[in-house]
Amino acid sequence: MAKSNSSPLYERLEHKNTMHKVMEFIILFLLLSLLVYRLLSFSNHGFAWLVAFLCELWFTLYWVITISNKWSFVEYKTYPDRLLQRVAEHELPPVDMFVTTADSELEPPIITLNTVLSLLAVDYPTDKLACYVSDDGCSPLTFYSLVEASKFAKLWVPFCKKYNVQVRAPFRYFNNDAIPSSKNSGEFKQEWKTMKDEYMKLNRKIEDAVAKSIPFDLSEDFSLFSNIERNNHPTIIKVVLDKEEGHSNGLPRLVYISREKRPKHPHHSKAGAMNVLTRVSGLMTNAPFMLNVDCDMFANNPSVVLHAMCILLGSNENQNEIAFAQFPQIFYDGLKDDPFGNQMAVIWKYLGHGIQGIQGVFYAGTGCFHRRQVIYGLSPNNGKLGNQELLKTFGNSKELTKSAADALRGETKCPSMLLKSIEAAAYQVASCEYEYGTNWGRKVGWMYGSTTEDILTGLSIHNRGWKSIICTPDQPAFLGCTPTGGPASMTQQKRWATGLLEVLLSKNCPIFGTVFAHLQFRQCLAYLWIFTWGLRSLPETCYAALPAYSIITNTHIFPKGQELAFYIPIALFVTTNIYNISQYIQSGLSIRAWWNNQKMGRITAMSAWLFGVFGIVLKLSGISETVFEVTKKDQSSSTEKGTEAGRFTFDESPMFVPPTTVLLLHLTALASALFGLQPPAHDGLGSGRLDVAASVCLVLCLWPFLKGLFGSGKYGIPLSTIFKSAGLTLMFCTLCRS
Ligand SMILES: O=c1ccn([C@@H]2O[C@H](COP(=O)(O)OP(=O)(O)O[C@H]3O[C@H](CO)[C@@H](O)[C@H](O)[C@H]3O)[C@@H](O)[C@H]2O)c(=O)[nH]1
Ligand SMILES: [Mn+2]
Repeated sequence: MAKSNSSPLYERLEHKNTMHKVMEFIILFLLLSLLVYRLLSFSNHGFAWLVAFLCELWFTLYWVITISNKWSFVEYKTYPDRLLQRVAEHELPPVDMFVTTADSELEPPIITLNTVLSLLAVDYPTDKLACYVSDDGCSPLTFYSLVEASKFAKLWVPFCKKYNVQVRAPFRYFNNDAIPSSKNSGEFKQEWKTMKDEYMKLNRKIEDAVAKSIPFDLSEDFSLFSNIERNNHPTIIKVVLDKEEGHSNGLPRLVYISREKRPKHPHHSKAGAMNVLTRVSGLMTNAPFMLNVDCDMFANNPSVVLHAMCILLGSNENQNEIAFAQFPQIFYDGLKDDPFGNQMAVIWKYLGHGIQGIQGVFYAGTGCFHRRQVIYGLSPNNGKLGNQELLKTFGNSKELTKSAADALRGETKCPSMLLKSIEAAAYQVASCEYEYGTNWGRKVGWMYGSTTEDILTGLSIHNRGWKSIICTPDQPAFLGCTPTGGPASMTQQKRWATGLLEVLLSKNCPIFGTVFAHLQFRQCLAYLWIFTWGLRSLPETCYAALPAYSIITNTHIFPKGQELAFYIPIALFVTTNIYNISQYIQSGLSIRAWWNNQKMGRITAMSAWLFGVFGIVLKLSGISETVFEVTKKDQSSSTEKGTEAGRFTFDESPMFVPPTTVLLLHLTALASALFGLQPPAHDGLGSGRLDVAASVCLVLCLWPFLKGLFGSGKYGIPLSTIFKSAGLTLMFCTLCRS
């Protein structure tokens, strides 16, 4: 029976942030003043003035949305202790945990293995947990690693629990150089040493396997992988850890799944993999809650599941309204001061918690606990599905329809796990033809049609009127890798920009969600904010070219010294930067981190996001499809620690052409001003101090590129890119002057 305890499992804390709000309105006022100034002086100026006006109009609208997103800052605090007081351990609901990996080279098996170990070791009754690993790379190495990890887990999990180890991904635990101190018991020291030795052995085994081409004896299990092509192979499902007959072995279940792939069948990247995981787990364990993480996102806080359950089982709001609990994405070994501007700490803090005050945080693809019912298409106050409908929705497997019906009815009892009895069904639901004629990817499961399946899936949930909650325990729940280096970040940002635009320009556009479904208006604005990331590249790039244009043609784009309006851009510049810097400082970050983010914000918009837009244009015109390019994961950036670690790197990618061009343009413009090469001014005024100041600012923002012009190897911009940019610069200058 549930124990009695009425203190709430979580608390909702609202923050006023009055100072921020005041500054937000000052900025808005200044933006509007600038627009009014443009309108009033329209007749004296030409085309460039119009471009400036349109860009500023965009910035203003965007600012209005930003204000709305940040307005209602709400935080949630969770109390796992109270949960354990209230609910007996054996009454806690089962949770299925999903890990996705797709490429054993870009995602080294040792990383995936650590993530899996950290999940197997969380503080939660082990017989309520099952871990499913989806391997889209169909790699014997990944499978081998899991098998070896499961052997190590038999030592590791009891060790973690016995000594209440805080970080349960062994590579982190043993990496911290922390040797047991004299305060620790002799027994602990002994076991610690054994554990470290065992982990080192495991590590070596995996390294050896990676080094050799035929890594290990192809015994029966591994023979399945011989002669396999990544994109053309049958399903492989292997139960790596199962319950031993009758009694628990103290470990959660562990299952390896590589779904069927055939060249002619679209596999829908990660969304497809998630749907196979959902179905296979539906047959095997059918837990009412599902956690999903990327292969690099290990559980860094042993109570993650309890924290999530506080929210999902919580009582002070209508629990049935909360669809998912999302933990923020935080990265380990992040370089100091975020040189590549991709740690997103301030975005998570101010936007994550701001949107929390509306309908709830976005689903971010990893570190999220979902309700199976919601993933199965349930709405907050839904009717029941008929049998026919179930078949149409979930497909032709009787076993799956039955388990889905159970899940939708809220029955949580676990079906028997023995693979034998459900083997055929599991293979059936993992086949590549299974989804034809069903609602998978359209109404149930992870949604298809975008390389940012996470945001799209979250949107489809919010559309139905569900809410979501961002959960931020003091000890970060999950930690993962973020790309270091220019090309890798750019590829990731481009994929996001394209994926987000794919949703904006489809029938899933959030505006329809507000008009025809249950998406709240301000939540719709929040989605528009993120879906238009890619589009921001257009005004940003145009606006960045304007000061160069005005200097080269000796006109002005910003008000001149003798006008009162001269002070508007200055005030805008000063307040915006103070506002931004204050947010960085309040998030515990440095001014340098702010500056790096500022720089990278401009660079990303002109490169990756711009190419995200091109990608969409190519897709819409039917020339090419968008693809999910997996991000490379490094276990630690320590390989390149030292002075060079944060230095921007380049490759031949065309993405680097636009920022290089903008840089060359500004250098040309500044040189022409410096050496008096500007043509005579038509209006007798010529370009002004603000135009030059803006130009200098842009050169500073593009500093990594300026260094790249003179760098060599991967630190240098390739000559071909420089030539292309020089050509474009020349073209631009000629056009300006004609
Ligand atoms: O065909 C595929 C492609 C990718 N993945 C997995 O998807 C995850 C995310 O891929 P990654 O390359 O790490 O992308 P990121 O840009 O780092 O991921 C962010 O953005 C993605 C798209 O928005 C989300 O899916 C992720 O959860 C989110 O962390 C990884 O575990 C991959 O193994 C697959 O399983 N199958
Ligand atoms: Mn990732």
